[in-house]
Amino acid sequence: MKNIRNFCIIAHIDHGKSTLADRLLDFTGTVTEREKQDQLLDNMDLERERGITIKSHAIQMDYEFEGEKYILNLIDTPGHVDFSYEVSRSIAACEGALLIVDAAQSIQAQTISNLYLALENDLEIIPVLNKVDLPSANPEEVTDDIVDLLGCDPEDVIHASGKTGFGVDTILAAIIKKIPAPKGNPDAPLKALIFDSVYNSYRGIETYFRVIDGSIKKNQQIKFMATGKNYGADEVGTLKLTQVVKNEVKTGDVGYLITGIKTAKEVKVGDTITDFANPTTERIDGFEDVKPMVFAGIYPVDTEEYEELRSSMEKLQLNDASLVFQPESSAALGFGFRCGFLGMLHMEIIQERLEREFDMTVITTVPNVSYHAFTKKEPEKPIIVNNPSDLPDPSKLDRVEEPFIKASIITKSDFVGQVMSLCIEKRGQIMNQTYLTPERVELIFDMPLAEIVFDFYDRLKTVSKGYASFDYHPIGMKASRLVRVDMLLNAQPVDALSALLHADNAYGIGKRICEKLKELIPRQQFDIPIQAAIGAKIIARETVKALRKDVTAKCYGGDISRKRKLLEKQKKGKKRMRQVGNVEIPQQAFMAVLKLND
Ligand SMILES: Nc1nc2c(ncn2[C@@H]2O[C@H](COP(=O)(O)OP(=O)(O)OP(=O)(O)O)[C@@H](O)[C@H]2O)c(=O)[nH]1
Repeated sequence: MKNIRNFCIIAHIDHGKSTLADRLLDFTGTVTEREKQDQLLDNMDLERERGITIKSHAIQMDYEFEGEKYILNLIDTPGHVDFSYEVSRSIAACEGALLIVDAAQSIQAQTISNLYLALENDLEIIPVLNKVDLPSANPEEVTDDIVDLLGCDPEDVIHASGKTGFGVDTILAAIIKKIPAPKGNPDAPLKALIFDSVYNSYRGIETYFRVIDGSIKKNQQIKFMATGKNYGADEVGTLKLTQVVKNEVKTGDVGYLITGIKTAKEVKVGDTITDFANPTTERIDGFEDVKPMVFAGIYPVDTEEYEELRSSMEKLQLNDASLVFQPESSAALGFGFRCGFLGMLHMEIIQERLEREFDMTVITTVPNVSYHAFTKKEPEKPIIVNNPSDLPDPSKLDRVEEPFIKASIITKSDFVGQVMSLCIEKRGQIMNQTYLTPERVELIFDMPLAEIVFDFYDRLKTVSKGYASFDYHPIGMKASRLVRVDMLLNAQPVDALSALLHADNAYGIGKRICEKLKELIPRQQFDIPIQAAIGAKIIARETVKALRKDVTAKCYGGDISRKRKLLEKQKKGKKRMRQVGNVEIPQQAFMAVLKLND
């Protein structure tokens, strides 16, 4: 146990975590030349294409240092806020963390939020100034920022480059010297923390764990404490580049477990594994059920594909326990599902996976957060509103509450004014303002989550010219004035276009949605009135004028290939259209409310 080191890498997104992890694997000989592949740890296609780490993974390295052999377990963590719960669990499985800071970008919002998580878990922090090879690197200044943040000595900050490999040996030495060996009692009953799980279609769920006390053996009867279920440990082992089967994974070590479980829902990240016959009395604290934050409808473009969509979503859920869905129907779109996501990125990923892995073409409706509505009749009992159509009639409504978040935004002092006005426009309330350095400011706002869902990220980037980073965590429900804005096309309400909006914004946004829909809805043989309404009251109106000319008309004269191209283009465009009454609505229209500023 004294020669084990468990550590993670924490960083703001794109500061070079995965690249540096690859260098550590090279340097310790964990990966041979032949196995070398960029971004080795991001082994899902989608992860590699988007260049982000979606799920955390662990890998074990052997390293000899000053004549002694060490086992170094690296736990990689995802960088995006949508997956921050997974970061917190990976951190809880470690004794130390490399805190990576980009030498050009310096400290950003997630550097700080992840650092706090690490400090809460009493982790030893090793600061690494990364990307020192960049011409735009600013090593002295950024080192000062890190020193100010951590209260460490400038000499403690390791200069490194994941690209060139510079500094990697110094990092490994620091891991061994500074990070404490795991504690824990080998003779106590088994206590292990689940920090991740992965779905494998052949072997079922692979559970990744860190043993705190005792050990986990092949064929042992084990129990998951949060779910109360017990299983046989069919296979246990450690995680090298591939899995290494073992008879036992001991105190302090990190490993994987296969139990024949087939659905991701049964394995909860943060749960404690113990021995069935001789369980531990205390489970590892901090376990949370992850709750979806954003809800939207997903409908098949072709109504006949409903059953296929259901089975695709069920399969997706097997390997993504954070996806929740239930059937819903819409007068406009027919049968589909109301789905819950961890955030907007998660929603995009699910939509993309449905299309790539299951070959479905789907329409996603306007996302909203989950509100609590209270009726006059039962003013204490919340009705959970995940769908605009669930909002009770205004005459019956006593009050509505909406989820709030605490947002941390780090920006350059030049942009404080613009960032503040954006946050205030988004109904934010400033709670704190701290100068991290003379040029960099951290602003803390309490804000409604709903305002983040709509275009906040993009607006923040624009007003700060890219120099602002953002992180948040939920702080509970607060009273709100909510209305449902319905959209009518050709005098027909299209329920899938309804949006839940704050009363103060409803008129302005309703008008902008009408304008946006006018741009997006293709012209047809007749005029299409577009109206926004609150209850029976029309608050805005636009018209899509009737089409006069045939699109192919101007190509007569024999250029058949051009004509075919045009027709094909039209056909392609149709792929993501939905006929509602006699109006064709493209997918972008369902997202219009999110893109009002484009
Ligand atoms: N010049 C230079 N570029 C680097 C270095 N390390 C990483 N990069 C580049 O920075 C970008 C982000 O690197 P990643 O390793 O994917 O960053 P990450 O922090 O793992 O990102 P997420 O997994 O999305 O959180 C990539 O384009 C890398 O090629 C470095 O030391 N020097």
